[in-house]
Amino acid sequence: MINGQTVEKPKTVKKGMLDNVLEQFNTAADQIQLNPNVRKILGITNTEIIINFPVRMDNGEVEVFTGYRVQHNNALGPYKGGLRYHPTVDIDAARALAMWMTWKTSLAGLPYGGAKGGIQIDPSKYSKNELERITRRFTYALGENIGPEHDIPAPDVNTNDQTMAWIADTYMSTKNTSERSKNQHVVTGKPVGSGGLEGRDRATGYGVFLTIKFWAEKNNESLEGKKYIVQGFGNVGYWTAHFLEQEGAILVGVQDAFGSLQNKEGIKVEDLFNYGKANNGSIVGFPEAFALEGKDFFALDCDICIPAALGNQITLHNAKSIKAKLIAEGANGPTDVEGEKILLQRGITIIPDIMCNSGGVIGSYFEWLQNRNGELWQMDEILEKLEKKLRNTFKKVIAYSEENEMDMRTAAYCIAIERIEKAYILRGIFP
Ligand SMILES: NC(=O)C1=CN([C@@H]2O[C@H](COP(=O)(O)OP(=O)(O)OC[C@H]3O[C@@H](n4cnc5c(N)ncnc54)[C@H](O)[C@@H]3O)[C@@H](O)[C@H]2O)C=CC1
Ligand SMILES: O=C(O)CCC(=O)C(=O)O
Repeated sequence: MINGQTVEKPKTVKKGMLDNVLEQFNTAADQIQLNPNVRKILGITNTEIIINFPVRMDNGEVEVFTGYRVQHNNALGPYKGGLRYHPTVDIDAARALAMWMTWKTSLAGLPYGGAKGGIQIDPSKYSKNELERITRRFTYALGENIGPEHDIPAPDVNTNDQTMAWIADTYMSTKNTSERSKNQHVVTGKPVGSGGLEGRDRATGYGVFLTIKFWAEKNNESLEGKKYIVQGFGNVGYWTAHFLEQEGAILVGVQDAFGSLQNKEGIKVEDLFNYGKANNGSIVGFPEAFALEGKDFFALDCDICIPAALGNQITLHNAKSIKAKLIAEGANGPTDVEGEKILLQRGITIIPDIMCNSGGVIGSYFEWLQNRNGELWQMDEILEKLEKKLRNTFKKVIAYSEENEMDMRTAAYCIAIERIEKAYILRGIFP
């Protein structure tokens, strides 16, 4: 709403994640009667960078790739958010994902704003050497649009610690020799041993697991014997399942980009992980589970459903068939607005993405601090700090939702947006 009117995206663009994030924002902004000037600012992105850049392939041919970096808001600190390599990356996806980062960092109480980006590419079609050249060329083209005190990328879908190491190395090589080491925190999610943080690899999944555990504690339930399904068996899906299994929960269904599996008796997480590693990252053909039609995945019988892949997976079309009583959003934007309405009407609880998967960016914050202060932190203290931070956020969101009789997503948005509004008002810009 701008001066009483709902903020809308340009009419020509197809409906997708951006519609969802704007609708979620408008709902919360109405609830808190957000200052109209702040509403205007937050309803649109600050900066949008689109770069077409050429790279020579292994066969000598040149291909031109399109890369994006969208910086939504930096009222609370430098822009922060991942880089995704996927065919679905476009300007709208980057806008939506950048907005989610702003709410996520604010809710977590971090000194960051929100950004997101990536390259429109199917990385499975390229060799490791090609991906390295693509990443380095993209970094070089981004130039000073990223920086350790300005905009700090991190891993997302199909990027990892190796990708971050290439970015850090390329960015640092553009600096004078004496300045190079001061720029290591231009990215987080780097390999341990090259500025990375112990535990950043598992931080997102650990956070997803913790929010599920907090929910169980609140309801006086145990995770022992609880059945769960996971969509996406990459960084977030695998680590979430790893920690849930340690707590006695049973994985009964899993889906990745290649196929779906089920086993009512349980799928052993580490066995599946090792199988995937030896099978080009695909779960298909895992001998101790049964293949399943992709369309039947979300209807599997279970207590907890963890979408940990892409956006817009739980929609009008499958929300009615979901059996789980808890959805823990490991992915960004996995539930669209229509799907969410159905789930809430059916009494299903949703732990919203901006809280559920915030362990990743909290881990990134620790890495950034470690690099900035020239420190090396230990795994146990990192996981302890992460748990403390997330528990605090969880309590705040529950209390807000109960006091104001609203779902957890709207409560989380209200808290996040109020913090940004306060920052603008304290600066004295708006009455
Ligand atoms: N890596 C991180 O630290 C964080 C990631 N996230 C979000 O979590 C989600 C997953 O990210 P990562 O695990 O890092 O990515 P990843 O690249 O490590 O794994 C992605 C997984 O999703 C699967 N997948 C892709 N397309 C699919 C489809 N159409 N249907 C079913 N499965 C599909 C892939 O096969 C893979 O198993 C994304 O939404 C990302 O934005 C959120 C917070 C932090
Ligand atoms: O670790 C980060 O900085 C951001 C990770 C990310 O992209 C996300 O939380 O969606």
